[in-house]
Amino acid sequence: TGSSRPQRMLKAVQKNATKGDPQSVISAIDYYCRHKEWAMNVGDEKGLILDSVLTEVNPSMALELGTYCGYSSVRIARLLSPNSKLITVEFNPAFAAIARQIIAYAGLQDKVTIVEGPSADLIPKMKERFGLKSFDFVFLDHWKDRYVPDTKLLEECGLLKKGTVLLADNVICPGAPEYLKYVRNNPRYESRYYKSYLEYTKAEDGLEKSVFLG
Ligand SMILES: CCc1ncnc2c1ncn2[C@@H]1O[C@H](/C=C/CNC(=O)c2cc(-c3ccc(F)cc3)cc(O)c2O)[C@@H](O)[C@H]1O
Ligand SMILES: [Mg+2]
Repeated sequence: TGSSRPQRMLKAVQKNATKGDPQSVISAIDYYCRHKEWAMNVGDEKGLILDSVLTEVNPSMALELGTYCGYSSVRIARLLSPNSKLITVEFNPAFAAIARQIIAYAGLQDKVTIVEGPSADLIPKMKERFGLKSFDFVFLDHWKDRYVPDTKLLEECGLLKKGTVLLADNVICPGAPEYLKYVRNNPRYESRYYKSYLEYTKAEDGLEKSVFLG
């Protein structure tokens, strides 16, 4: 059988990027997905917003829901301070395997832990498994109808603290209307929309940044 899109993305990284250079991995994926084969990475335009929010928050413990091929894991981990960590959740083993190789190619394997399984099963186990109190930053980029239940679960598990920043991809395209309603009408969140473009296209999309107020 032929290769998969994630496998072709990994090949493009191995061919065009420099081992241990995260920026070259990001550029190789963006080039491939813009000129050869579209894929659902957060991409270069929304990626710049992700970068700026990360630089502002400078998280010690970051969580990503929906690793896919690891593009945003590399974007996030490359900006983390020493001793800071990213935990990224992915339930498709084939995607997780590709992501592990792309993250390792970027030289970021010591900062990123990929946990395989459904987010709803893994979130309640985070504290005991990783000995952490709470997350400073959460990037939501998995199935869009899971944004609200998983945000509620993070609250219930005491994994959010005053000031934790949630950043959600695709709130316009494909859209996460229930999530926007949840965080925008909720006194426990201070929300703001960052207008941008759907990765590698001219369509509108954007990121919603929501600060948990405790
Ligand atoms: C069960 C909870 C749960 N637990 C653990 N892992 C989970 C999970 N639910 C999902 N995953 C994994 O996350 C990734 C899915 C991500 C889903 N993302 C989009 O659908 C999307 C679509 C477009 C777009 C497509 C077509 C268009 F025309 C326009 C836009 C653009 C985007 O940026 C997008 O993120 C995969 O790796 C899943 O295995
Ligand atoms: Mg996305």
